[in-house]
Amino acid sequence: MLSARSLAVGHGRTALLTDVELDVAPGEIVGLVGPSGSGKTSLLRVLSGLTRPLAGEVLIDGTPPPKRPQGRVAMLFQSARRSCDPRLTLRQSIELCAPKAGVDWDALCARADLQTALLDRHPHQVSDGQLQRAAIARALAGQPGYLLCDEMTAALDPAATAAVVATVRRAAVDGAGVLFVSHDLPLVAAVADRVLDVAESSLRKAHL
Ligand SMILES: Nc1ncnc2c1ncn2[C@@H]1O[C@H](COP(=O)(O)OP(=O)(O)OP(=O)(O)O)[C@@H](O)[C@H]1O
Repeated sequence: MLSARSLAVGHGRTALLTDVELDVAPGEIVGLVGPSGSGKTSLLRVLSGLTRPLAGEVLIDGTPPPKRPQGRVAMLFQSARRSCDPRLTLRQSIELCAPKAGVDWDALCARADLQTALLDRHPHQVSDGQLQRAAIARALAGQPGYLLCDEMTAALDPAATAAVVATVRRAAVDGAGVLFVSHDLPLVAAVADRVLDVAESSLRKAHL
């Protein structure tokens, strides 16, 4: 279980969210909605260990994660292009996050719905949807327990969105807990098992 307890999230002295209580269970997809600038990305960054909370704690199965919990909590961003090194092929990017034992490329690409023929291309040689699926493959290669998805379909057309959502659903069926942030409320309602709203300082159940 990925949990936030009495979490305060913000920048400098400015708190965006306070008293956040949150639980994401393995295999569960939790939607997270709220106005632009309310702190959703900032919360995800704290949950992933990229930034520190102003107060409170993040727990995995009841204990604080190690200092670099990225292996257990992977973050997926709106722009896969900005999160991929343009100098590396997709295969090289994925290998950086893979366990030393190596990668079962066929199995990984099947899970991420990524054509193996694309692995030796560079980011500029694939579409946004293909690159987002490569980013998912890179995240899954690290065998994370939790996926934090930040507007990951915002730049995609409906077909690419459906493909990406299917991979996220498969990851949840395989046991990953997912926190899915989007401004697309119908999409969140369709994808998530339950939806939380950051419109108030503490997260509360959203009625979509
Ligand atoms: N590193 C930073 N330093 C200072 N302020 C920041 C930093 N990152 C974000 N902010 C500010 O924190 C607020 C919340 O930003 P955040 O990206 O978390 O919101 P959001 O809910 O994800 O918004 P959106 O839905 O538009 O993506 C914004 O006012 C933003 O300008």
